[in-house]
Amino acid sequence: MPDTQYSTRSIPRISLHDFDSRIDAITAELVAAAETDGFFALVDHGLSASEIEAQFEQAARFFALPDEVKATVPFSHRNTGWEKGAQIRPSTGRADQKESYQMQFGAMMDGMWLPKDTLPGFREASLAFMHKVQAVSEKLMVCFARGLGFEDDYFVKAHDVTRPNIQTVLRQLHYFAVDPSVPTPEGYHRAGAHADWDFVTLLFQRPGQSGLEICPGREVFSEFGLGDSWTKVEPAAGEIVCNIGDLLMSWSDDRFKSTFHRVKTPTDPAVDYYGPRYSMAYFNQPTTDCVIQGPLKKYPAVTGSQFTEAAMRRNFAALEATKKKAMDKREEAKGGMVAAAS
Ligand SMILES: O=C(O)CCC(=O)C(=O)O
Ligand SMILES: [Fe+2]
Repeated sequence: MPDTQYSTRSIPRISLHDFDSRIDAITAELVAAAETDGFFALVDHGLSASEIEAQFEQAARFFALPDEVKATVPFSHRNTGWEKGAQIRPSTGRADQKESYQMQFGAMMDGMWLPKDTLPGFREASLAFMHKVQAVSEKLMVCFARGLGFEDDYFVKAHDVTRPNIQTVLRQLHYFAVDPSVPTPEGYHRAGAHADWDFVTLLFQRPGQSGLEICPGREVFSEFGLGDSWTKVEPAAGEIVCNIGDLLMSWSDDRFKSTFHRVKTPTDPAVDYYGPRYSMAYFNQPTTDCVIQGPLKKYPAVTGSQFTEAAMRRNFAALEATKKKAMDKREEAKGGMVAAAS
């Protein structure tokens, strides 16, 4: 495995203060960031650091429950629920070292909330937080619509969280603490390199719990950004790190860049963070029936559910290919050993 290359380029910090009167200037900044880095950090977005921390505390309450209880709301194809060590990234072919719980606003959450007395107040607090993050997301949607020449409310309507078929997700993440005295096994990842397949992701991190690395823009020379130049993104209190997802890349005829990122395995006690990491990713996903097509019609029109299904299929095919490659390698190594012994 080649050593990771790092670059220290920073991602743009964009302030949303006085949004209504500054909307043109903010749009210009967001569009420039989306066209180049695909990543940016939002400040003055209206969510306070204590509101964000309060939701991290809700997440910690959830993850502190026994696995048997969390397993009563298991992750499913509806893209909601809890999983532990079960998300395999095509880039690594191995499961991320984490647990996660995904919540949605609509019908996909039927049966996926824990009973009230198991976790009092959790559902109400989480939904209230999700609505606040939605309000920030909608500001981005208005700017991106303007940038692409659509009506202001074009993307907002396609991501209407009051409709039962909305697919938007808040994923709560808990990466397990790592023992620095035990050498890291090869292929271990907190979250393997990937691009998100949503519209735009809003990521919340806790100060001190570092590990996020991004591969800005589409300067990648390998399929999963592996071997390319990575940039560390240190968590800062109150900041929301955003990245363009595959959906917006396609909806903008590839003008805006969906970018690779990962959560690094701690490998060096002198610089890396080994403690537990909590993060929250808000994935803006469209309603199942909205129609997706860029202004230049570079790609055929698809519905929100077709886009989701295709993304899942693509991921699955990439995963199968990775697994096959690993198996062929093992077979080759076996053959080599036999040849050496004979
Ligand atoms: O935990 C993080 O910082 C990143 C999570 C992420 O990229 C994802 O869940 O898609
Ligand atoms: Fe991601």
